[in-house]
Amino acid sequence: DWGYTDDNGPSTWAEKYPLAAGARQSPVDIDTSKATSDNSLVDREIDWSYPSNCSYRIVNTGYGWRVDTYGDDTALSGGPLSEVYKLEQFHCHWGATNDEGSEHTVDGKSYAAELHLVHWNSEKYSSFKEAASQPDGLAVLGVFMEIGNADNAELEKIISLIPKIIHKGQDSQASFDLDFGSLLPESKHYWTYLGSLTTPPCNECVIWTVFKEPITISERQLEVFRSLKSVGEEDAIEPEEGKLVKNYRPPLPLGNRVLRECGP
Ligand SMILES: NS(=O)(=O)c1ccc(NC(=O)NCCCCO)cc1
Ligand SMILES: [Zn+2]
Repeated sequence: DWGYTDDNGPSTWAEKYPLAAGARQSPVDIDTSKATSDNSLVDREIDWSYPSNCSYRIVNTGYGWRVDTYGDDTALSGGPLSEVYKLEQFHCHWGATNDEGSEHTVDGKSYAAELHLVHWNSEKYSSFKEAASQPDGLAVLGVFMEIGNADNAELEKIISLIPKIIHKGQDSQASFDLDFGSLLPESKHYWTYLGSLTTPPCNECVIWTVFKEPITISERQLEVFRSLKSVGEEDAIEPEEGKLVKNYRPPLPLGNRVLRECGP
């Protein structure tokens, strides 16, 4: 199956997942000199509302951790979006060392990790799966994460559950009050472009919004991410083997896509 090692990593995906070779792939390098500021975005501020207390399921997908949110009373609108999108799940990408790990890069700079909040167009489509086959089906918010001294308190609620899902396929149900607002940067300055899922099947169904300002996470917290395993409990292998030390796709060409910028 696909993954992030030399023999099943991003350079091999197009063999089994032809969409991965498309012209609208993600991530991309955000070349700030190419970004055009678009006034039509200015008066439609990105707006989100997430519940403060909700029940969540965190799962080890084998490619990382993912929190499924049962996004009933969630809503994302404005900015580049013409409809209201619901939060389906969020997850993260990281690298083996702190000088890599994000999927999008900014003028060639990588961050240590990148958080993705995945929403689907519940106004136009009747399910996430249907939306994932449409060009305007998904809206993903990308938040860069850089190493800071302090733990990220909101992320800590998720990180504290990771020891329960070390192996692929394990999941843990928890209801905790998550303040999504603090998983997002203070500044709403963002870039937006049309792209894809950054993992197979790489459907070209995502309106991407990547925030300029990173949030911070501690080295210890990032180490917990890297302790996840990409193999199931039954695959008895050496303790150091199968660790998910990196799960990011390097940038693909922007091609002739427009990269718009909005915010102070
Ligand atoms: N990293 S990312 O671009 O935010 C991303 C989000 C969802 C998914 N895939 C997903 O949620 N479900 C599987 C694909 C659905 C297509 O039928 C893959 C990558
Ligand atoms: Zn992602």
